[in-house]
Amino acid sequence: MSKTATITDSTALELTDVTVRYGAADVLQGLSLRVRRGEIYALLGGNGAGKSTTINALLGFAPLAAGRVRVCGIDVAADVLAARAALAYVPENVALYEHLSARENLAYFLRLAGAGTEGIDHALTTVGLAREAWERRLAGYSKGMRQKVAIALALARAVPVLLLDEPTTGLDPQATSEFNRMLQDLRGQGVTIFMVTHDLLGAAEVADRIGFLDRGRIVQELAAEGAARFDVQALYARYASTRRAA
Ligand SMILES: Nc1ncnc2c1ncn2[C@@H]1O[C@H](COP(=O)(O)OP(=O)(O)OP(=O)(O)O)[C@@H](O)[C@H]1O
Repeated sequence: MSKTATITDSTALELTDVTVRYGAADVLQGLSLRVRRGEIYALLGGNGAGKSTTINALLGFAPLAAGRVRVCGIDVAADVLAARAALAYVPENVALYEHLSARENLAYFLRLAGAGTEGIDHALTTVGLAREAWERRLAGYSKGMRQKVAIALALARAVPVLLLDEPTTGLDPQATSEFNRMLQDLRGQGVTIFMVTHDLLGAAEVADRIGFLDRGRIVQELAAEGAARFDVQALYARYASTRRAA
């Protein structure tokens, strides 16, 4: 990636020469990456490659030893709250109120954010949560249903960028393909999606671009369109194994 990449209207996320250091270890080492608005970008990498740290850098939780992070043109170091307002982070295990229903959770969190609640039904419909579940307590929800609620909350807040951490881990194949179709629908509505994942085949199916992270930097990017599945598989195996051998 170019070190001189500049923010344009078409850029949703941009990390430029980012270094994050924990103790003596550079967990991100001059990481540069750019995600366009309305793009699905999947970040793949072995355990410990720095994927979650990249998300933390976007959210302004990782201390930068060098470099710059921008979210929708906002410098995260300069205005972290404005940057976070443009992001919805959906962790692997979504934490919502178990004793509240989907609609009640959304209403609660929207009020907390000072946002209106009129978009709740539309958001729940958009994410494809079955209508009969809307009034049920989350305690009985599957992982896939919880993710839908978390994403519906982002939509109801009209957040332009979703950050997804391992979204399809633990989903069965049907739930995975339903989830991937939903992401593509959201992209069609102009939402930008940045996901970190180990699900390389899922990434190849749903993403516009795939970045391979190895020891804290992007070592290769691939346009998913036209990429053969075995390319993705081979590259993932290669970068995951270089890390382990180091
Ligand atoms: N707050 C922290 N303090 C110290 N070390 C950290 C901290 N956060 C992450 N690390 C270290 O940074 C490295 C990268 O961690 P990170 O969680 O970003 O990797 P990852 O690619 O998300 O891995 P995984 O696929 O296992 O979730 C690891 O060696 C981890 O131990």
